[in-house]
Amino acid sequence: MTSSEILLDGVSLSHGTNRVFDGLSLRLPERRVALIGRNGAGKTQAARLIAGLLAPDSGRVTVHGVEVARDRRAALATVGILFQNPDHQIIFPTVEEELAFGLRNQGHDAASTAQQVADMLARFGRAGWATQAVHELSQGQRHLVCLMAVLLMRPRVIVLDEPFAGLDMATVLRLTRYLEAVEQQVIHITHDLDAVAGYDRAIWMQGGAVQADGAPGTVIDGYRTAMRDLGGSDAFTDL
Ligand SMILES: Nc1ncnc2c1ncn2[C@@H]1O[C@H](COP(=O)(O)OP(=O)(O)OP(=O)(O)O)[C@@H](O)[C@H]1O
Repeated sequence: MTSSEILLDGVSLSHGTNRVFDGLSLRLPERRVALIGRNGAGKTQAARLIAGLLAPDSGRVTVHGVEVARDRRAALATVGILFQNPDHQIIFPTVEEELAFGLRNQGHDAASTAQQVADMLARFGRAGWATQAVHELSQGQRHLVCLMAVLLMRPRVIVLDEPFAGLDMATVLRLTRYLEAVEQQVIHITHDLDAVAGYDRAIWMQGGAVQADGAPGTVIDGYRTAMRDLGGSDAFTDL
């Protein structure tokens, strides 16, 4: 049976002299996992490891049985990632071309691809966007295009790095409902603590390590308290 877990096993990672992880281990079998923590805590680097976009210096990362940094073809079918910045993701001039690209790569024919793209646009009330030039959309709208592209690929795991940044409230609510309904495992990095309060598990990262891990209610409460204490202090040394 194929494993349906994400495993980080003794992962170390440095960028030059900057040690990001030093033997980080995590086992994530839950369907909805939130990664929270302060700026620079290591959330995005963890996301990139899980997506196989970065290889650890030592240790192993496997996602549903796939060693994602080594087996890139299997990794692409296994993990979809939504980047913090949509402009790191978008390649094509129009929305429909952007959304069609991954499906065509997966072997869907032109008619099936066009239908799936049209259905996805309609689901988010954006049917009119098909021939829209991507560069004429706002940043939040481009973010939504990227999310639709990831959802269309139907990977087994979806990694979301601040997916709601810059989106208006109605769109956020619609996305939240949609994400609640998807069957995939979701790893959600966010500073919007309310968005992940109902998740199965929350992990608070700090300095490349796990500061707290467990039920979101408890972990988020602890994080909020610590952040209020830090924010209320005038000492900038720990910011
Ligand atoms: N290309 C890079 N070169 C050197 N250091 C890097 C690089 N990318 C990230 N880092 C370092 O890795 C650490 C973790 O960064 P990461 O982007 O994962 O933080 P984060 O928790 O996602 O923060 P944020 O909430 O601000 O997005 C930081 O100390 C950062 O300086």
